[in-house]
Amino acid sequence: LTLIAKSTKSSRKSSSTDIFVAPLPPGPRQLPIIGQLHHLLSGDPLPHISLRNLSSLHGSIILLRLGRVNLAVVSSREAAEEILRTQDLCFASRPQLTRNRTMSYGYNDIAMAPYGPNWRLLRKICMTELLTAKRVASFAAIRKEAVSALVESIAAAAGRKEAVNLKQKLEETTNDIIMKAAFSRECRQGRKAELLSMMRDMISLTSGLNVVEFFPWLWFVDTMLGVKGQIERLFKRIDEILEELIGEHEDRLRLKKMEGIESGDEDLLDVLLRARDQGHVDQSISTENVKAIATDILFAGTDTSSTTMQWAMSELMRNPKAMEKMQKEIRQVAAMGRKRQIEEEDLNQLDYLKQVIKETLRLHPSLPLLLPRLCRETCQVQGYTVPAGTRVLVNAWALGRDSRYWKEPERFWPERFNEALVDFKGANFEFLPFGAGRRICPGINFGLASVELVLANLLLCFDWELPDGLRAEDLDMSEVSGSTTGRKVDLCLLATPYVSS
Ligand code: HEM
Repeated sequence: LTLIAKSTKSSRKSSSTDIFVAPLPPGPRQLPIIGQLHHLLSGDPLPHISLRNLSSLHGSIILLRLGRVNLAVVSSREAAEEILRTQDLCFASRPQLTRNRTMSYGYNDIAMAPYGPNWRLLRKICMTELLTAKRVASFAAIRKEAVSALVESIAAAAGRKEAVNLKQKLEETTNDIIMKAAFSRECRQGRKAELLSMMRDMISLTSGLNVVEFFPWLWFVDTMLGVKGQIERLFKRIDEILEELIGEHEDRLRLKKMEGIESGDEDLLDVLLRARDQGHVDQSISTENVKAIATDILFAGTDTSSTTMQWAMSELMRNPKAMEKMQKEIRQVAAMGRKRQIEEEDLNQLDYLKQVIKETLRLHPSLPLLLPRLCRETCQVQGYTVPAGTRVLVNAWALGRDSRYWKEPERFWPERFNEALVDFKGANFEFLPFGAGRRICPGINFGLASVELVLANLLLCFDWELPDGLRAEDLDMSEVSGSTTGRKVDLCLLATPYVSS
């Protein structure tokens, strides 16, 4: 398996004229036509585990031939750094997955878009206007209201001595926050519920392993199975709702302009419409782009955060000492400020909370394989040739549990982050819950603001117990893979309201 390759972007200091023979990355035995697909299908049902198992046999960069597609999987700090930093430009694109075409408005969004001027403009708007720290802070009241509603509904369940399904509650809370931040008051209850349930159906149709991606000649399968029709029907209705929301936002803005009223606090859709109407130097964004980005935000911003909260609560239930330490820290801060709820301004005093969240993201990154990258031109990584067109997955889950980088990697031990300067901002390649490089998650601030505030208040306001005499060590921690990697079994807990002395 060797290939004569001309390296253009190699970090190995080869000049663009060097011709050398570099092998392709190793991989398991392949079969005719299907290549190595059987290794994936017969392995662990969770792709990040099955790929980690293959990597431990064949190396920290492996290449799988799946039908017509080359898939490289990376699971060492050094290889991840080459892909996401040294040669980031070469890997800054995304493969165009068939089932994602419709909902991303023909890849006119941010998350699924190929690298190019359109993506660069949308990403710039995202980083400089849409998801800035200032914008995220402007949604503080929305988060506060959502947390109060959550605490109230848990208190009601506690009064009835009922176990609380935290999966359900936390999903409702994060959905509520994202919907209000995106569409503010225009998002009525019925419409919100419809939009969310359609999004959920769309996610289950578009996520997971789809063989049509690997065998393009099987294009008719999606039509035969009715998947194509279902995606189109859902898309049509989601698009109608987004059109209605845009129409209502435009009417409101027109009215304000006529009355000479300052636009005031903008929601995310307002920001996108303003970016569309202002235009940019010899480039503009279309209404399609606006709808595609709104969809990205709904898809990317809900399950990621709520899954993280559920894993944090699960780990704390299994580690009573960490739970006690965290509650003590939170309750002290609340007592000092004579507060019944932790507010955003208190969060910077909660060091242990931040360590707990980091440790949760290390063990349970909600996107364990990040989002797939596409190699734009043949290049060399760690001495191997990665051909142009190869899809690349970085196994963030495997990196986070690798004993080469972490002491006692399977242990939940938030204190490991006490001294260490390891952070998730994309500079430590053994810890990549948000990815790194040009395509690093632009929603880190948005996501963390909700995760921190919600967790702090769940632990301030309640003491938690497992129902039915379940012991901490018996809590099922199995994962299930969907839009994110969440808990297989819903987390149901008994809450007792905490009364401060
Ligand atoms: C705990 C919460 C979150 C986690 C763990 C998370 C994780 C990730 C990861 C791993 C990626 C792929 C990065 C890569 O390819 O290197 C990503 C991309 C993305 N995320 Fe997040 N995310 C979270 C919250 C959010 C939120 C709240 C938003 C929006 C409000 C958001 C918007 C996006 C977008 C638009 C992309 C695509 C970026 C691009 O392709 O340029 N995320 N996220």
